[in-house]
Amino acid sequence: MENPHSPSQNSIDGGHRTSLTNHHPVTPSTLSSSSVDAVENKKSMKKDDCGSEAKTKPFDICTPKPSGGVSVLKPSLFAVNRGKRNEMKQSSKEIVLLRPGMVLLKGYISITDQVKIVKVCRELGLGDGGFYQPDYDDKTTLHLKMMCLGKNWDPQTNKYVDQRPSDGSVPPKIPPEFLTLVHSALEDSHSVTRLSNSKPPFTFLPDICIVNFYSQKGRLGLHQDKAESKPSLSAGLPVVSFSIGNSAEFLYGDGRDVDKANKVVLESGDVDKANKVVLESGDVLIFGGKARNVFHGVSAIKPDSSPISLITDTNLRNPGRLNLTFRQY
Ligand SMILES: O=C(O)CCC(=O)C(=O)O
Ligand SMILES: [Fe+2]
Repeated sequence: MENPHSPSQNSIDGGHRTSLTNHHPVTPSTLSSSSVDAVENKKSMKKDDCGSEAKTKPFDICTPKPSGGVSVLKPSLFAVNRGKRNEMKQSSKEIVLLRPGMVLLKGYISITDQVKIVKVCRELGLGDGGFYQPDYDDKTTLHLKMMCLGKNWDPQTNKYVDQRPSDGSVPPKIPPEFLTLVHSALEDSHSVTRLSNSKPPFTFLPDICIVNFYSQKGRLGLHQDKAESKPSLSAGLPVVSFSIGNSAEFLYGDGRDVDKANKVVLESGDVDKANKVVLESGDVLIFGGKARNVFHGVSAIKPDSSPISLITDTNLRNPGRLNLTFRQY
């Protein structure tokens, strides 16, 4: 990711899109719960509103309770009903080809796995190398919290380094359960497009996962992911992205011009409307091969759009969106 310009809302969609329904198998729960329970025992974290805390404090993606665990507040009946509707809408499964090399797997990650991913990310995010507020070298701030797994991406230099320069922390390892899910998503996307410049099955060994957390004002300007190695980029090895929590508006296109970018509105029911596709909590977006250098970004987060079980089981912040992108250096 390089320092992108902030996108505006007025985007258009000129992209080629094909919808294939009922194409991928229901994903079984692939994540073990072994590493997630420890999160309940974490000691107290300072309160944070996702914008005003000191840059060095760990950031808690779930609403913490004063004693340290996750306080699961009882949601109002209205919130429960809204969350149930979100959950029902988002359970639909389909594969959407956005452009050659760019695939959206709708509702791919089961709620059970979404809950596990949030708990694991929370636990890792509170430890060494956890969530922090990154800045670019021109002192502009990224409008999100970030944690790197595997290798550390340095926004100041747009390079991967072994330690985070601001505090010397070493990035946590990528949990193997996450990689299992990445590989099954890749398998399931092979039916619709080529995700690398070599024929499938190609070798994809992700050693980087950038985890972003967006609050209501979170956004990410149009950019290309090109800090990976030359061989990885020229082989077109994919970026695999998991979305969890609130829906977001995702832009993609051939340049930084927001007006020419396509818009993927992460909201249900829009599959057949021009320029919009469904993309929400549990969706997996993959871009590789011909689409590896696509410009992309996030222009808006939609509060109150998370599935109810995710909120009740994790107390993930609302507004709040977790995004994990897996890459191979
Ligand atoms: O949050 C997203 O959906 C995109 C994240 C992204 O593009 C990145 O981390 O490079
Ligand atoms: Fe990116």
